[in-house]
Amino acid sequence: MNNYKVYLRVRPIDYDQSMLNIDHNLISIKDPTNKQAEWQQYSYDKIFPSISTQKELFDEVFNFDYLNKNACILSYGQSGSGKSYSLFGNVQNPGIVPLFVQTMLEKGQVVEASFQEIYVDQIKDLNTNLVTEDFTRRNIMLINDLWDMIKIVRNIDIKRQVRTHVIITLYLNSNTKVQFVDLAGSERVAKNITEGEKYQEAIMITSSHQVLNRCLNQFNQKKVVQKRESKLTQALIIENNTQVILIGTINPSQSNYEECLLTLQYMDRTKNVQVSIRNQQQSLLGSETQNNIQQDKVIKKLQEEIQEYKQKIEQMNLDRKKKFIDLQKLLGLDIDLERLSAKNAKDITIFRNQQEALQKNVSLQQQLEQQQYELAESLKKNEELKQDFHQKLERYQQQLLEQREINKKLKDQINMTKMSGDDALRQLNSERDHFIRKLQDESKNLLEDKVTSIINLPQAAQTKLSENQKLQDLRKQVRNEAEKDFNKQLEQIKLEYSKWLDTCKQQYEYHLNEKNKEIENFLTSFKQYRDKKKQQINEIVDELLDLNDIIQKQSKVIDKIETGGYSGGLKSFSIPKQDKPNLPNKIKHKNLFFYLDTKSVSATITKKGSNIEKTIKTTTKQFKQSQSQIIIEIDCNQLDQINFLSMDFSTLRSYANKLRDMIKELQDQMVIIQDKCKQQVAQMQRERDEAIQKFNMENRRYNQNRVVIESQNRILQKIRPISSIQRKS
Ligand SMILES: Nc1ncnc2c1ncn2[C@@H]1O[C@H](COP(=O)(O)OP(=O)(O)OP(=O)(O)O)[C@@H](O)[C@H]1O
Repeated sequence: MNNYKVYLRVRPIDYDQSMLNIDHNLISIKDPTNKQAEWQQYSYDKIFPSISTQKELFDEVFNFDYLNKNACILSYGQSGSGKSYSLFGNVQNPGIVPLFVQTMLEKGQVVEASFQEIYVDQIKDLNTNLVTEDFTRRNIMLINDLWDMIKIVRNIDIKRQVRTHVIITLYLNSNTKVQFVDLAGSERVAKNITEGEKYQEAIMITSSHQVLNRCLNQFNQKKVVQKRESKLTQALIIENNTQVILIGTINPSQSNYEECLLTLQYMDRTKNVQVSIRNQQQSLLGSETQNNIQQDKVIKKLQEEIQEYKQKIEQMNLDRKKKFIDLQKLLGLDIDLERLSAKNAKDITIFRNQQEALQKNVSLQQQLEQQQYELAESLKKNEELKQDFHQKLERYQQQLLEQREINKKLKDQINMTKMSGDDALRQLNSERDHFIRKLQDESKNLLEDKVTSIINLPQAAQTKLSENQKLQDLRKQVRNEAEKDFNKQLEQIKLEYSKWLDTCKQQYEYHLNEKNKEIENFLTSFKQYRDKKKQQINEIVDELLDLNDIIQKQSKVIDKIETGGYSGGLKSFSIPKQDKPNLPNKIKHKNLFFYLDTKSVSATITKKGSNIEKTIKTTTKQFKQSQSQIIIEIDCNQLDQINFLSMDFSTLRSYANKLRDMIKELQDQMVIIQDKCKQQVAQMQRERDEAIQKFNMENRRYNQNRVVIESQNRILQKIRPISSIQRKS
């Protein structure tokens, strides 16, 4: 089996992932912002799609002889892509570390664990929280011991807001080690940098990632692994007999395209043959966009700083040399201290070792101080607790005393109440005895009464029965009378109602007949009037024709006179009798003369035709005005005396209208009277219904009473034999 494996895990996201295409161990990625972009393909030992489970990953990773082989499992990817989730997970979905520990514990393997953090090339033991490379180990007896460790690891990032590499090493009693490395997020620095310290953090992370990449590449090619360049690689067990597994994680949201691509390329490079860091950096930088210009600047700045430090060191070396020379001169020694120091290189090594031991000592001292400090703190806390306890104790004692006092008072009160209670009880007892005696007397009397009443019960029942019978008879009588009364009243109401209806009908019919008569009268007189007017018009037409004849004749006479047609000439002409026109006479032209006499139009006749027209117009106008002003008051009783024939047409029309209105009014009145009659009938019906209801109610009550009486009778009949027995005894 290959000692180096590269796996890719894709984190699930809720939205479109069209920039990715996974086909078994092959993944294709395309720039989502560029439609013309081509798919780039990468292949790995296994790809875990977003639906993959923790167990699937675990089974694949621990598919080697882990009891006889060391292992180093690294998770690499940008922050939030699922590195920690894959390694640790959570209690519901444990990652490969808890799953592995669980398996080991179930197999009875003794498991110890150390865990460290690497931050800016400094290693810290997370067990002791000290910066040291000597790691302490914890015994993992239960899976919860591991979760405690994971909790500490999680808290680092959350509390300090820094990106760190975390290494958990498990030591199995089969003498093998399994190392899990949660690498710091691989995202490019330019996105996040805001302050000086972060520059350094980002640079250190990037450079440690690059060194790791190179080491993995060397390991894959079975070359000597150059681990010294970074604290991270120094801490890793990447040796011949190690199973190394790199789990790359990506968060495939489209905004992370570049980060995903860089992760895929990073993983790919660890497997590629012949890769130099320079090329890696160049390819990295070459593929980065505008954001990386800032990163370049940072690198340049740091390079300048390194140059500066180098110069300083050189200067310091020169100073040291100078000081040596000065010292030599001062001591008057003719010894080459440089050479001497070279000779004493061995001593120097010993000195260095001593120095390192001293440093360790110092760190131990620090540890001791820390522990002493913690001890002092806990002593202080202890003291505080003691004080607190004493204070509480005093308070409790005080409270106890107070409580005792209260108890005593309560006791006294209880005694007092008891005494008064005893008195009250005695009083109550005597009252109760008195009451019982009274009750006994009363009940005795009652009993006696009852006995006598029971003895008299049949008799009483008999009287009750006869009373009931009487009552029943009375009720029947009342009921019959009420029914009779009611029927009589109903009949009377019906009679009155029909009488009233007949009168109403008669009145209505009389009015209707009267009106019909009036209308008929009116119609006959109107007919007569119309015939008379027609006749008058015919007469006038005849008269007019006659007049026309006269005018014709006259004009002929005038013509003849003018033309001298008559004998005697123009001056003394004589008109023959047959030519002479007859003058209009009062008998033949009575209408003409009637108008001439009454309207005295004779004066106006002589005037010109236009004047006559004018006069007719104004007269017509006046007539119309007078017609509209006619207000007629009609007395119905005297309708017969009105002479319709002598009326002019407009007055007659007004009369007709008025009569029509009056008839309508009368009809309306009749409708109102009819409505009133209906209402009265309805009211009477209502009253009748109420009376029936009342009667029914009475009837029901009577029946109920009857039932009660009957049941009482039955009881009495049952009682009678008992009472007779008693009497006998
Ligand atoms: N495969 C997965 N299935 C379900 N949830 C996941 C998966 N991968 C990651 N997550 C969820 O995504 C979130 C971020 O994951 P995680 O903390 O593991 O990222 P990370 O790469 O370790 O980030 P950082 O470097 O900041 O620690 C978590 O809430 C985690 O539960």
